[in-house]
Amino acid sequence: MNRRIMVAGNWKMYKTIDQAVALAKAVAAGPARQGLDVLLCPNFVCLEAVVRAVAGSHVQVGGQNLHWQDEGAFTAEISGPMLRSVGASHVIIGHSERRQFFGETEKTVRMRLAAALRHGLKPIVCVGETQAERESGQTDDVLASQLAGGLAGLSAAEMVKVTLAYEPVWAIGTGLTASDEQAQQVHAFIRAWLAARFDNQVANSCGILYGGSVKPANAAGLLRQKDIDGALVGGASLDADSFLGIIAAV
Ligand SMILES: O=C[C@H](O)COP(=O)(O)O
Repeated sequence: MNRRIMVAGNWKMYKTIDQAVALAKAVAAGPARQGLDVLLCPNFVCLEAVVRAVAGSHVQVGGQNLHWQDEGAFTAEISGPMLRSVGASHVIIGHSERRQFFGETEKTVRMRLAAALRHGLKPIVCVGETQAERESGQTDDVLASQLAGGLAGLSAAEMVKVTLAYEPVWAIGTGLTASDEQAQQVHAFIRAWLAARFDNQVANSCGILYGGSVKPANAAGLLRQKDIDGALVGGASLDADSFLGIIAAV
Protein backbone atom coordinates (compact mmCIF):
# COMPACT_ATOMS: atom_id res chain seq x y z
CA MET A 1 0.00 0.00 0.00
CA ASN A 2 1.54 3.31 -1.08
CA ARG A 3 0.38 5.97 1.28
CA ARG A 4 1.17 9.60 0.54
CA ILE A 5 3.61 11.37 2.81
CA MET A 6 2.67 14.71 4.35
CA VAL A 7 4.81 17.33 6.00
CA ALA A 8 2.52 19.83 7.73
CA GLY A 9 3.50 22.98 9.56
CA ASN A 10 1.32 24.01 12.48
CA TRP A 11 2.26 27.63 13.04
CA LYS A 12 0.15 27.83 16.22
CA MET A 13 -0.23 31.43 17.51
CA TYR A 14 2.82 32.76 15.72
CA LYS A 15 3.36 35.14 12.76
CA THR A 16 1.81 38.41 11.69
CA ILE A 17 0.56 38.68 8.12
CA ASP A 18 3.84 40.02 6.69
CA GLN A 19 5.86 37.34 8.47
CA ALA A 20 3.45 34.62 7.41
CA VAL A 21 3.52 35.65 3.76
CA ALA A 22 7.32 35.71 3.71
CA LEU A 23 7.53 32.26 5.28
CA ALA A 24 4.82 30.82 3.02
CA LYS A 25 6.58 32.14 -0.11
CA ALA A 26 9.88 30.68 1.02
CA VAL A 27 8.27 27.27 1.60
CA ALA A 28 6.45 27.43 -1.74
CA ALA A 29 9.76 28.18 -3.49
CA GLY A 30 11.04 24.82 -2.24
CA PRO A 31 10.92 21.74 -4.44
CA ALA A 32 7.67 19.86 -5.12
CA ARG A 33 8.14 16.11 -4.67
CA GLN A 34 6.14 13.24 -6.09
CA GLY A 35 3.92 11.65 -3.43
CA LEU A 36 4.62 14.37 -0.85
CA ASP A 37 1.98 16.79 0.42
CA VAL A 38 3.20 20.02 1.98
CA LEU A 39 0.68 21.80 4.19
CA LEU A 40 0.85 25.07 6.09
CA CYS A 41 -1.58 25.82 8.93
CA PRO A 42 -1.29 29.49 9.89
CA ASN A 43 -3.44 31.35 12.40
CA PHE A 44 -6.85 32.43 11.14
CA VAL A 45 -5.82 36.08 10.62
CA CYS A 46 -3.08 35.01 8.17
CA LEU A 47 -5.03 32.32 6.32
CA GLU A 48 -6.17 34.34 3.34
CA ALA A 49 -2.78 35.99 2.83
CA VAL A 50 -1.03 32.61 3.01
CA VAL A 51 -3.49 31.06 0.53
CA ARG A 52 -2.66 33.90 -1.89
CA ALA A 53 1.07 33.63 -1.23
CA VAL A 54 1.21 29.93 -2.19
CA ALA A 55 -1.36 30.05 -5.01
CA GLY A 56 -0.21 28.02 -8.01
CA SER A 57 2.41 26.15 -6.00
CA HIS A 58 2.43 22.62 -4.55
CA VAL A 59 1.73 23.96 -1.05
CA GLN A 60 -1.69 23.52 0.54
CA VAL A 61 -3.18 25.52 3.40
CA GLY A 62 -5.25 24.45 6.40
CA GLY A 63 -6.87 25.86 9.51
CA GLN A 64 -5.88 24.97 13.07
CA ASN A 65 -9.43 24.39 14.30
CA LEU A 66 -13.07 24.81 13.29
CA HIS A 67 -16.40 25.06 15.07
CA TRP A 68 -18.96 22.28 14.60
CA GLN A 69 -21.75 24.69 13.63
CA ASP A 70 -21.78 26.35 10.22
CA GLU A 71 -22.69 29.74 11.67
CA GLY A 72 -24.24 31.28 14.76
CA ALA A 73 -23.73 33.47 17.79
CA PHE A 74 -20.38 31.95 18.79
CA THR A 75 -18.08 34.91 19.31
CA ALA A 76 -14.52 34.38 18.01
CA GLU A 77 -15.24 31.02 16.44
CA ILE A 78 -14.54 30.00 12.81
CA SER A 79 -16.65 27.53 10.82
CA GLY A 80 -16.08 25.03 8.04
CA PRO A 81 -17.73 27.16 5.35
CA MET A 82 -15.50 30.08 6.42
CA LEU A 83 -12.37 27.95 6.07
CA ARG A 84 -13.54 26.77 2.68
CA SER A 85 -14.34 30.31 1.56
CA VAL A 86 -10.78 31.42 2.29
CA GLY A 87 -9.31 28.52 0.32
CA ALA A 88 -8.28 26.13 3.09
CA SER A 89 -8.19 22.46 2.13
CA HIS A 90 -7.36 20.90 5.52
CA VAL A 91 -8.07 21.48 9.18
CA ILE A 92 -6.34 20.31 12.37
CA ILE A 93 -8.72 18.95 15.00
CA GLY A 94 -8.14 18.04 18.65
CA HIS A 95 -4.57 19.26 19.03
CA SER A 96 -3.34 18.60 22.57
CA GLU A 97 -3.08 22.36 23.20
CA ARG A 98 -6.81 22.61 22.45
CA ARG A 99 -7.43 19.70 24.82
CA GLN A 100 -5.16 21.14 27.53
CA PHE A 101 -6.08 24.83 27.42
CA PHE A 102 -9.46 25.13 25.71
CA GLY A 103 -11.59 22.27 27.01
CA GLU A 104 -11.46 20.08 23.92
CA THR A 105 -13.02 16.67 24.58
CA GLU A 106 -13.57 13.53 22.52
CA LYS A 107 -17.14 14.72 21.98
CA THR A 108 -16.10 18.11 20.59
CA VAL A 109 -13.39 16.45 18.47
CA ARG A 110 -16.09 14.24 16.97
CA MET A 111 -18.40 17.19 16.31
CA ARG A 112 -15.63 19.19 14.67
CA LEU A 113 -14.71 16.15 12.59
CA ALA A 114 -18.29 15.86 11.35
CA ALA A 115 -18.23 19.53 10.37
CA ALA A 116 -14.93 19.15 8.51
CA LEU A 117 -16.20 16.15 6.54
CA ARG A 118 -19.51 17.87 5.86
CA HIS A 119 -17.68 20.73 4.20
CA GLY A 120 -15.06 18.76 2.29
CA LEU A 121 -12.17 19.82 4.50
CA LYS A 122 -9.49 17.17 5.02
CA PRO A 123 -9.24 16.62 8.77
CA ILE A 124 -6.04 15.93 10.69
CA VAL A 125 -7.14 14.50 14.04
CA CYS A 126 -4.53 14.63 16.79
CA VAL A 127 -4.11 12.09 19.58
CA GLY A 128 -1.38 11.56 22.16
CA GLU A 129 -0.57 10.75 25.74
CA THR A 130 0.96 12.89 28.47
CA GLN A 131 4.23 12.03 30.17
CA ALA A 132 2.39 10.85 33.30
CA GLU A 133 0.15 8.60 31.21
CA ARG A 134 3.15 7.10 29.44
CA GLU A 135 5.07 6.57 32.65
CA SER A 136 2.11 4.80 34.25
CA GLY A 137 1.77 2.45 31.27
CA GLN A 138 -1.48 3.94 30.01
CA THR A 139 -0.37 5.02 26.52
CA ASP A 140 -2.37 2.40 24.59
CA ASP A 141 -5.48 2.90 26.72
CA VAL A 142 -5.36 6.68 26.35
CA LEU A 143 -4.93 6.44 22.59
CA ALA A 144 -7.68 3.84 22.24
CA SER A 145 -10.03 6.05 24.21
CA GLN A 146 -9.15 9.17 22.18
CA LEU A 147 -9.60 7.24 18.94
CA ALA A 148 -12.85 5.59 20.01
CA GLY A 149 -14.35 8.90 21.13
CA GLY A 150 -13.00 11.14 18.41
CA LEU A 151 -13.93 8.73 15.61
CA ALA A 152 -17.17 7.41 17.15
CA GLY A 153 -19.70 6.26 14.59
CA LEU A 154 -17.49 7.13 11.64
CA SER A 155 -18.01 4.99 8.53
CA ALA A 156 -15.11 3.41 6.64
CA ALA A 157 -15.83 5.75 3.73
CA GLU A 158 -15.45 8.70 6.08
CA MET A 159 -12.38 7.30 7.86
CA VAL A 160 -10.33 7.09 4.67
CA LYS A 161 -10.70 10.86 4.35
CA VAL A 162 -9.13 11.40 7.78
CA THR A 163 -5.44 11.78 8.58
CA LEU A 164 -4.38 11.04 12.14
CA ALA A 165 -1.50 12.69 13.96
CA TYR A 166 0.20 10.99 16.90
CA GLU A 167 1.63 13.71 19.07
CA PRO A 168 2.98 12.59 22.44
CA VAL A 169 2.26 15.61 24.65
CA TRP A 170 5.61 15.22 26.42
CA ALA A 171 7.44 15.72 23.11
CA ILE A 172 5.61 18.87 21.98
CA GLY A 173 7.80 21.96 22.10
CA THR A 174 10.05 20.32 24.68
CA GLY A 175 12.93 19.23 22.49
CA LEU A 176 12.20 15.67 23.64
CA THR A 177 11.31 13.47 20.68
CA ALA A 178 9.91 10.00 20.78
CA SER A 179 12.63 7.67 19.54
CA ASP A 180 12.07 6.17 16.11
CA GLU A 181 11.13 2.90 17.81
CA GLN A 182 8.78 4.51 20.35
CA ALA A 183 6.98 6.42 17.62
CA GLN A 184 6.76 3.40 15.31
CA GLN A 185 5.39 1.27 18.14
CA VAL A 186 2.54 3.71 18.78
CA HIS A 187 1.85 4.20 15.06
CA ALA A 188 1.61 0.42 14.67
CA PHE A 189 -0.80 0.33 17.63
CA ILE A 190 -2.97 2.99 15.99
CA ARG A 191 -2.96 1.12 12.67
CA ALA A 192 -3.92 -2.11 14.41
CA TRP A 193 -6.70 -0.25 16.24
CA LEU A 194 -7.98 1.03 12.87
CA ALA A 195 -7.86 -2.48 11.40
CA ALA A 196 -9.90 -3.82 14.30
CA ARG A 197 -12.39 -0.94 14.33
CA PHE A 198 -12.71 -0.74 10.51
CA ASP A 199 -10.72 -3.16 8.36
CA ASN A 200 -7.23 -3.68 6.95
CA GLN A 201 -7.93 -1.64 3.87
CA VAL A 202 -8.93 1.40 5.92
CA ALA A 203 -6.00 0.90 8.29
CA ASN A 204 -3.53 0.68 5.43
CA SER A 205 -4.83 3.68 3.57
CA CYS A 206 -5.04 6.02 6.57
CA GLY A 207 -2.13 8.46 6.91
CA ILE A 208 -0.67 8.69 10.41
CA LEU A 209 1.62 11.67 11.01
CA TYR A 210 4.08 11.99 13.90
CA GLY A 211 4.37 15.29 15.78
CA GLY A 212 6.58 16.35 18.65
CA SER A 213 9.90 18.22 18.25
CA VAL A 214 10.44 17.05 14.67
CA LYS A 215 13.57 18.75 13.30
CA PRO A 216 15.69 18.33 10.16
CA ALA A 217 18.10 16.17 12.17
CA ASN A 218 15.54 13.60 13.37
CA ALA A 219 12.99 13.68 10.54
CA ALA A 220 14.65 11.07 8.31
CA GLY A 221 14.79 8.44 11.06
CA LEU A 222 11.18 8.98 12.07
CA LEU A 223 9.85 9.07 8.52
CA ARG A 224 11.70 5.89 7.61
CA GLN A 225 9.47 3.98 10.00
CA LYS A 226 6.93 1.71 8.36
CA ASP A 227 3.83 3.24 9.93
CA ILE A 228 4.90 6.89 10.02
CA ASP A 229 3.44 8.73 7.04
CA GLY A 230 4.71 12.20 7.67
CA ALA A 231 5.17 14.89 10.26
CA LEU A 232 3.09 17.55 11.96
CA VAL A 233 5.70 20.15 12.78
CA GLY A 234 5.38 23.01 15.26
CA GLY A 235 8.47 25.00 16.18
CA ALA A 236 10.62 23.91 13.25
CA SER A 237 7.91 24.97 10.79
CA LEU A 238 8.31 28.62 11.81
CA ASP A 239 11.61 28.91 9.97
CA ALA A 240 11.81 28.24 6.22
CA ASP A 241 15.23 26.61 6.31
CA SER A 242 14.33 24.15 9.05
CA PHE A 243 10.94 23.31 7.54
CA LEU A 244 12.49 22.82 4.10
CA GLY A 245 15.20 20.76 5.81
CA ILE A 246 12.52 18.42 7.14
CA ILE A 247 10.95 18.16 3.70
CA ALA A 248 14.37 17.40 2.23
CA ALA A 249 14.89 14.66 4.81
CA VAL A 250 11.76 12.77 3.75
O1 LIG B 1 1.33 20.47 15.94
C1 LIG B 1 2.54 20.37 16.15
C2 LIG B 1 3.03 19.81 17.38
O2 LIG B 1 2.41 20.35 18.50
C3 LIG B 1 4.52 19.72 17.50
O3 LIG B 1 5.09 20.92 17.95
P1 LIG B 1 6.70 20.98 18.06
O4 LIG B 1 7.23 20.54 16.74
O5 LIG B 1 6.99 22.42 18.37
O6 LIG B 1 7.08 20.05 19.16
